[in-house]
Amino acid sequence: MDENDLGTKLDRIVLTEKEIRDRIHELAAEIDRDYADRDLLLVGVLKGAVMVMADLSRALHVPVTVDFMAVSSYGSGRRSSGVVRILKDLDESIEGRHVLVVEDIIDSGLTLSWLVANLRSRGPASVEVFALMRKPDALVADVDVRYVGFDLPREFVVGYGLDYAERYRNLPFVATLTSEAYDG
Ligand SMILES: O=P(O)(O)OC[C@H]1O[C@H](OP(=O)(O)OP(=O)(O)O)[C@H](O)[C@@H]1O
Ligand code: HPA
Ligand SMILES: [Mg+2]
Repeated sequence: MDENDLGTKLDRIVLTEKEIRDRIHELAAEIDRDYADRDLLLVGVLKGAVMVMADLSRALHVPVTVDFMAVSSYGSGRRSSGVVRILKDLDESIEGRHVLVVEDIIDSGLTLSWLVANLRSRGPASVEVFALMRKPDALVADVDVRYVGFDLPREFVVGYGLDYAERYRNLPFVATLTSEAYDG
């Protein structure tokens, strides 16, 4: 799919490929400064954070290691169930490590507040959060986010890792959907 021809299922572009790329590079420069003398572990939250993890990790100059967790609170729908399940845990211990959780989006905040508490209980040196997108109006759980790419209005978006019923993750940009996309 193409930024100039959205077809019948994509409604409106919310973030272009260039906006995403430029913002990730800005935040990567901040992270480079903040973690200059630290051993940084990036923890990506599958599946949504795959794109941002690939691009952020390559924009960083500090040495990093990378691990992934899979948790699910949305299932295939458009609402968070609030119940978080670990589908895949980290491969390594994070004891004594500086952890940066890499998320695509914070919507209700339920996934992340649960995840940060879970990681803090494992004895890391620090836990901070990077989120490419955040919906401030949707937050029901309090989360302290160190690096935020974009604050978005409260509407469902897809692309750049984000899905609706597992589709649209591979769009290089972020967009809203038309009612036709929700109908089938
Ligand atoms: O702030 P919240 O309301 O909790 O929503 C944010 C979470 O929801 C999405 O994941 P999802 O559970 O859909 O899994 P996915 O990444 O595999 O799509 C997204 O990637 C975040 O992890
Ligand atoms: O707006 C969204 N789109 C896709 N997945 C999501 N998970 C939380 N919010 C969203
Ligand atoms: Mg999802």
